[in-house]
Amino acid sequence: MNMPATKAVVVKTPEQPKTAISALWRPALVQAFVKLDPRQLQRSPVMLVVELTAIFTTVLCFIPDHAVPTFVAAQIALWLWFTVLFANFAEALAEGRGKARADSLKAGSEGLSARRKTTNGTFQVVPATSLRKDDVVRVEAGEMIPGDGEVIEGIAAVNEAAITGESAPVIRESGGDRSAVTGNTRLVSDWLLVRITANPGESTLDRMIALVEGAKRQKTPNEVALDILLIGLTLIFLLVVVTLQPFAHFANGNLPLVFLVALLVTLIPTTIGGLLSAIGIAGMDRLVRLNVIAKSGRAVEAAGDVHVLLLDKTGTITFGNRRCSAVYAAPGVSAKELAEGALFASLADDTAEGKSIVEYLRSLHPQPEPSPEVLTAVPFSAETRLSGVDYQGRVYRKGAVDSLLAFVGLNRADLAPTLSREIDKIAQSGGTPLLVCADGKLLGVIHLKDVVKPGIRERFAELRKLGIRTVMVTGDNPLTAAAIAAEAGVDDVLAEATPEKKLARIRHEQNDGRLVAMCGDGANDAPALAQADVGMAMNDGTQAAREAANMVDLDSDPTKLLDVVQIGKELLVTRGALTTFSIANDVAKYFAILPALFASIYPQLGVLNVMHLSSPQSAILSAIVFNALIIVVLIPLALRGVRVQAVSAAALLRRNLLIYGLGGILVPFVGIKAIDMLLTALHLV
Ligand SMILES: Nc1ncnc2c1ncn2[C@@H]1O[C@H](COP(=O)(O)OP(=O)(O)OP(=O)(O)O)[C@@H](O)[C@H]1O
Ligand SMILES: [K+]
Ligand SMILES: [Mg+2]
Repeated sequence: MNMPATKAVVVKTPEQPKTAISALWRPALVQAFVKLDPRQLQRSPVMLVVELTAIFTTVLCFIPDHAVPTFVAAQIALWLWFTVLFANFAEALAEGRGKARADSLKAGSEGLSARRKTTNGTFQVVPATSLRKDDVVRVEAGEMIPGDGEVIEGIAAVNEAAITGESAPVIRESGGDRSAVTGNTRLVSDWLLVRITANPGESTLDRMIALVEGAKRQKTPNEVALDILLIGLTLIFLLVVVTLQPFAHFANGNLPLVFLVALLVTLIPTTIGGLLSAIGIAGMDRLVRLNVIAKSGRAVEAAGDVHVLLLDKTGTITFGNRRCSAVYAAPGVSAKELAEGALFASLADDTAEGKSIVEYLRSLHPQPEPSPEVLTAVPFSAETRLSGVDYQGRVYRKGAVDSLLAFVGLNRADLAPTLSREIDKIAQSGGTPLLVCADGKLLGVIHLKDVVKPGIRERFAELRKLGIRTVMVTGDNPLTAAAIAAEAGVDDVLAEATPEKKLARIRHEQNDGRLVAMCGDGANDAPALAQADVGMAMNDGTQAAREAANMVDLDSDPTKLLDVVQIGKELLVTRGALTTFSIANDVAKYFAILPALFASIYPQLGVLNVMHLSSPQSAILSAIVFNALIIVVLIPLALRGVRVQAVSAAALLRRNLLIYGLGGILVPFVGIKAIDMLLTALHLV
C-alpha cells in the first residue's frame, strides 16, 4: 500500500504581545467603516438609530435653517458619524485580537489528509475535510491527527501544541479515561486507530475558530435582555424628544430639528450600546487565551454566578493515572494465588488501572497466562464498579471494596481483621483499594496509587473567597475520598457515587436555586456535565465527557475553573458597570442640556443652567462630542474588563454603583463644560 505521509504543519500558539492593541488599530480602523453597513449594524439597535440620525442630520445640512448655522449642523452630523465609527472601532478591535489566532489555526488545518479505513479493511488516503463521524483512520508517528476522535486501538504520545500551546507530549490510548484525541495535534510516537467523532465544522478546532472570530457569535440571553432594555430606553427618549417641540411651540419658541436629533442621540444609551458587543467578544477572547473552549457565551456568564463546584476525583483532582503499587494477600492465601487471581481479573481490563495491574504483576510475579481468546471479559463499569473474566468455569473479579463484598455476599464485618486494616491503610493514604476474588473466595487487596495535582489546595481556597463551595464526587470509597478531600482542601465529599448519584446531587443543588459547575473527565461524568450549568470537561478525558460539557479545558486543569469564574464575573461586572455609567451619563446630560436649550424660550429655567454653557448650539454640540469621545475613552476598559476582587457580590455592587453611577453623573458635567469652553475658544460654535 502506498501511503504518503500526511502534511505536517506546526501551528504555534501566538503569544499575545503587550503591544497587541497598537498593532491592531489599523485594520480595526478599516473595519470601522466596513461595519457602517446597516445590515451589520442591525445587531446593535442603538447604533443603528445613531446611524439613521447621522444620515438624517447630513441631509439637514443641505436644507438651510436660519436658526442653526450650516457649519454647526455639519459638525453635529460629523460627530454623529464619529459616534458610530468609534463603536464599530471598539468591536473591530475586540475581534481583531482573536482573528490572528483563528487565521493561524485555519492555516494549520489546510490541506491535511487522512488514511481512512474502507469497508474491505484497507486504508485510503482522503482529504481530512471529507471525514465524517464514525469513520476510522490510522495515524502514524510524525503525522497530524486529522480530526477529533476516540482511540480504538493503540497507544501513542501526542503533541498538542497546535491547540494548547503546551509542547510536552501526552499519552493517548484506547479504553479508559485517556482515549480522546483532538484534530490538528501531532502523533510523536507509535500509531493509533482513531474513530472520528465530529463531522466537519463541529470539531474543537472549528469551535475555537468560531469563538475567536467574534462576528459569528450568538448573543447570550443576558445580552438579548440588555438589548431589549436599551431599545426600550431609546424609545422612551425618542418620545421625550418628540414631545419637547410642543412645549417650545406653547411658548412661541421653536427648537431646530438638528438640535432635537442631536439631543436624542446624547440621551439614548449609546455608550453601552456601542460597547456591548466589544465587551462580549473580549470576554470570549480572554477565555480562548486561557485555552478554554466554550460552546456558548451563556456558559461563561453562568460561570460568573456559580455557587457550587463539583469535581470528579480521579483525573480531575488527582492526575488520574491510578497505578497498581502493591498487592496484599488475605490470610491463608498464598502470594502466588493472589497474583494469579489479580492478573486473570485484569487481563481483559483495558482501563488504565487494569493495565497497570497486569504490568505490575508481570514484572513482580511472572506466571503463565491464558491467551485472551479463551477469556470471557467482564469489562469495568461505573455502575457495578467491578471488572474481571470468566475462565474455564471460574469467576475472577476485582473491584471497589463495597461492590466486591456485595458480589461475594459478605459484609465488611466478615473480613479478616488484618485484611480490613490493610484496606483502611490504603484508603487513608489516599489510595484506592481493589478487592480481588476467585469463585467467591477473597484473595486479597490491590493498592492503586494516585497523586493530587499540585496547587489545587490554594486554588480551592481562592474559590472559597469568591463564595464558591467545592464538592468532590467520586466513585471511590469514603475513606480514600476523605483522604484525598483533606489533601485537596475541598469543602464537601460525596463518595461511592454512581453516575446517577452525581446527577442527583447536581439537580438537588439546582433545585435549591444554586448555579452548579462540574469538572470531570470520564464517560461516567457525562450526564452530570450535561446537567450542570457550567460543565467543564478535561481535554484529555473521554469524548463522551467532551461532548456533554459546555466547556473544554485544553490543559485539563480543573482549577482553571477559577479563571473561568473570574472571566464570567468580569464579563457581567463590566457590562453592568458600563450600563450603569451609560445610563447615569444620559440622565446627567439631560439636566445639562435642557436648561441651555430652553433658556431663551423659558427664561425661568435659567436657574437650572448651572453649567453656563456659552450658547444652546454650543451646549448641544459639546454634548454630542462628549457622547462620541466617551466611547473611545471607555474602549480599553471594555476590552480589558473591570477587575473583580474576591469580595462579596453585595460589596462589589455597592462599589460599582458608587464609581460608575456617581462617576457617570459627574463626568459629563465636567466633560461637556470643558468641550464647550474649547469649542468657544476655537470659534467652532
Ligand atoms: N478497572 C477497574 N476494575 C475494577 N474496579 C475498578 C476499576 N477502576 C475503578 N474501579 C473501582 O470503581 C470505583 C469507581 O471508579 P470510577 O472510575 O467510576 O470512579 P469515578 O466515579 O470516576 O470517581 P473518580 O474518578 O473520582 O474516582 C473506583 O473507585 C474503584 O474502586
Ligand atoms: K448617549
Ligand atoms: Mg473518573
